[in-house]
Amino acid sequence: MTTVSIIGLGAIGAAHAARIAEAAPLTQIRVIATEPRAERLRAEGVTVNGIRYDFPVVEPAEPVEPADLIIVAVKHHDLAEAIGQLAGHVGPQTVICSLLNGITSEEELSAAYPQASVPLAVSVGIDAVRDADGVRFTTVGRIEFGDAVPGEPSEGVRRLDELLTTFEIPHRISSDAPRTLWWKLLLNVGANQVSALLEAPYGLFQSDGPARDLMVSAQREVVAVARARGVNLSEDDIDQMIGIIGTLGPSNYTSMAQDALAHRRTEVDQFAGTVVALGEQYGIDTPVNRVLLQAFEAKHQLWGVA
Ligand SMILES: NC(=O)C1=CN([C@@H]2O[C@H](COP(=O)(O)OP(=O)(O)OC[C@H]3O[C@@H](n4cnc5c(N)ncnc54)[C@H](OP(=O)(O)O)[C@@H]3O)[C@@H](O)[C@H]2O)C=CC1
Ligand SMILES: CC(C)(CO)C(=O)C(=O)O
Repeated sequence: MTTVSIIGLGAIGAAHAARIAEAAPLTQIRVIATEPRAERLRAEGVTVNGIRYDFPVVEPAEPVEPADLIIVAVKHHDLAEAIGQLAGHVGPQTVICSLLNGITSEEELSAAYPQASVPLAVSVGIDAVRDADGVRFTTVGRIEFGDAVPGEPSEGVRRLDELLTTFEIPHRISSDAPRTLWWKLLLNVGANQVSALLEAPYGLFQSDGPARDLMVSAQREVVAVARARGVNLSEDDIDQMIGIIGTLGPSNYTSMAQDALAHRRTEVDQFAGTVVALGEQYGIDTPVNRVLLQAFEAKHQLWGVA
């Protein structure tokens, strides 16, 4: 029996868990959580697109067989804690698939678990939203993944391909996964940050106007920094993003806008924080991201989540 452990049963984690449960009902799914989150998940389950799922919840210290696949779907500021909590689920055959945005989570996971395979992965085109009624999404998008060093797909990448095929999760093997991570960063630096600043759904970005212009200004700084680092992003990638945003539910929100609306800590450190730091390293001005970073640091202070 295939075993899948999931840490982070929020918008994106629950969407993928539900997909696996529907497509491959014999899969043993285990949700890793500590109290009081574990008790809440046992009592309330999780509702995805109106259907309630009661996945088995295991605490980190409970002995378990290593998982075939671990899906990591926490926010980046919870990653260090989550890494410590999934230790019992990792074996030499385990593939760890991080769906986090940002460009560092796989490095952090493979440093902690060198015995496992940790392909570079991104979740593209999903529009999952989590609120008091549970999680809903109109499209699960696809997972794009590949090796840190481009070449023939490694054993881990091939295993992830097989697992996602079994789970009927749309996916694609990237021939240049480091670029794919940067491409996703480009999307998030624009869409997530500006939608969070404006507390606006995808609809506002689906036609020309000041919101889209601000998004593109933030993205141009990513292109400049990426190119200084040797990553080949261009204006064409920004045009492609605008096309992707056009496919998402107009009244759904990016993950960072959901955090802003709920006054939760955002992932600004992973987005503007990365662009500003690398801009300083390469001598490139990043004024738009600098303002975004300061704005969200101020919001964090205001919300008491700094
Ligand atoms: N939403 C989206 O459409 C997309 C999101 N992403 C990325 O995916 C990642 C997750 O985003 P998203 O799903 O939106 O985030 P959510 O905030 O909706 O979900 C995160 C979940 O992680 C749980 N969690 C936090 N720490 C732990 C822990 N130590 N153990 C177990 N569970 C934990 C939280 O539980 P609790 O609520 O109890 O605190 C919450 O349910 C982010 O990096 C985001 O940028 C990527 C693509 C699309
Ligand atoms: C691309 C986008 C905006 C939705 O898939 C995302 O990654 C997020 O909401 O974090």
